[in-house]
Amino acid sequence: MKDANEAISQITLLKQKLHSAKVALDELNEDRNAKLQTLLQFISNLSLACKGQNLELDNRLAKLRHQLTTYEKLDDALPDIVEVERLLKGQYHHVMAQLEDSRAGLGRVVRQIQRVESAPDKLKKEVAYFKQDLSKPLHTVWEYIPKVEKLMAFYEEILSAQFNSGEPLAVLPKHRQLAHELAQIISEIEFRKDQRDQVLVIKEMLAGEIDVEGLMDAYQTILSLLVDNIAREKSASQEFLYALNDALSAVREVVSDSYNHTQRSHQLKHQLNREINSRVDNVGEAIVDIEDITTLKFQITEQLSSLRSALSRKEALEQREQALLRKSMETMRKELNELAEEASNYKERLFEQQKLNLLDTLTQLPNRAALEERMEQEFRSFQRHKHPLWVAVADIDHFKSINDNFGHSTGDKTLQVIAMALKNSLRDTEFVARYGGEEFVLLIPEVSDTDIVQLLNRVREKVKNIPFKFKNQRITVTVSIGAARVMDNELIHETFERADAALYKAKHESRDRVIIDC
Ligand SMILES: Nc1nc2c(ncn2[C@@H]2O[C@H](COP(=O)(O)OP(=O)(O)OP(=O)(O)O)[C@@H](O)[C@H]2O)c(=O)[nH]1
Repeated sequence: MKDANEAISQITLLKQKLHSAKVALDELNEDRNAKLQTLLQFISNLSLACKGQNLELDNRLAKLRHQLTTYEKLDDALPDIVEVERLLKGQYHHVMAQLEDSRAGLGRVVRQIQRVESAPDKLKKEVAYFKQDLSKPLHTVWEYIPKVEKLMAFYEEILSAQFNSGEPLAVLPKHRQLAHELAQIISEIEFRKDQRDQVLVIKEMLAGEIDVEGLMDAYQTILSLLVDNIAREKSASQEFLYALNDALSAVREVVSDSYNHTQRSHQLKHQLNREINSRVDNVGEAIVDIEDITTLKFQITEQLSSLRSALSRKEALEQREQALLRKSMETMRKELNELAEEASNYKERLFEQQKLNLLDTLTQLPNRAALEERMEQEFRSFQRHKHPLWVAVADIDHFKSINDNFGHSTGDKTLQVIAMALKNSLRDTEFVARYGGEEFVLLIPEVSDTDIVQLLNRVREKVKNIPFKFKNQRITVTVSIGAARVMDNELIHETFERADAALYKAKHESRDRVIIDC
């Protein structure tokens, strides 16, 4: 009877162990479900962020989202996650290739502008300069937009030159060629649904009897539509990158968490648990049914050894699973880390580009876009505090002759040196931007009417005293400056107009002088 008691207490112990194993398994399942939920949320976010970027990617993510709701094991989702990752990488290269195509497209438009014989000489030079600038690769859509805007400005200039000439605008074979090329370009571009009617009208016009004004309008309309599309693409791509980066951080967290908690194969373990349960039941039955102690002893020994074997198989299975899981998790974690790094590099480049977009590449001074921003900011502060605020426009005198006599690159260097001199002659609270060509705009707050003349003359003298030496020739370069103070009930752009008019006066009063509009 002692043996039977021992067997019973062993069985009770086993039952307890089994119970705690079941509880632990339930906890694991709960934990796994929570992880799966986070992963699912990540897939949903990723799916939303990627929507419309790539159809295959859309479908893959939708499939992954659907499948994950029924997955028992995270491992089964791995091939799909890896596939999504492959598509994401492909998408990145696709965007890059698209940017390169856009650059080629811009190049084509530049060549077309160069064929417009009636374009003013100054513009032709600027276009040539622009073409040179375009030879550098574009990295993001941010770079693309200002270039398209610049092209539009060229067209506008051609248009106004033609109107101002007052000559009848005869349709030349070149115009027909331009119309043909525009029609070809339109057929290669995918326009949005709401733009198609407008494009259709242009297409019909281009196919019929064209006139020069209509042709110019058509170019301008198509360019506006493209700029609009690019602006939308810009914000979409930015949103995509942010979302992708967030999503990647989320999945990385899930993966490292899951890595620490062992995930077990549910089905196989269920089977083993059943076997263990039935062995325990068998022992229980044996105790009830068998009266002969020797048979009981034999039965119990046999059942216990089966139990031991089932338990050790279960342990081996768990170890195997753990090793496999660790390996796949490690691979996944590595790949995800790489992808996260790629996305954050991309984001960094985007920020860099944003910064670059506010700087003039030649002089490293803030450019026109940055000036607009700063003007608004200074104007708001002027409206709040009513302190004096000055807008000054400075223009290098006879700059064309520097280009003509010493070459364009000497002209460029001159611009760089003068830009530095202007910057260094101002205080931190004052601001100077390259407005375009050889023209600079200064914003000067908190300086009185009497002091401004002195300040701007000091700036003018500073430029004049730069010891330029071109081809061994000592050259003095001067600037003319026009300035105006923002008045009550005036918009800052109106002040700018007055400063520009003052500059015009300075130019006509033999240059190298400061004129204040008051
Ligand atoms: N080298 C160089 N030249 C430029 C750049 N941008 C504009 N220019 C040139 O600057 C010159 C400006 O000439 P104009 O507008 O006739 O004026 P200007 O010769 O300075 O004469 P005034 O302003 O009347 O004193 C043109 O020849 C442009 O081609 C640039 O980035 N680099």
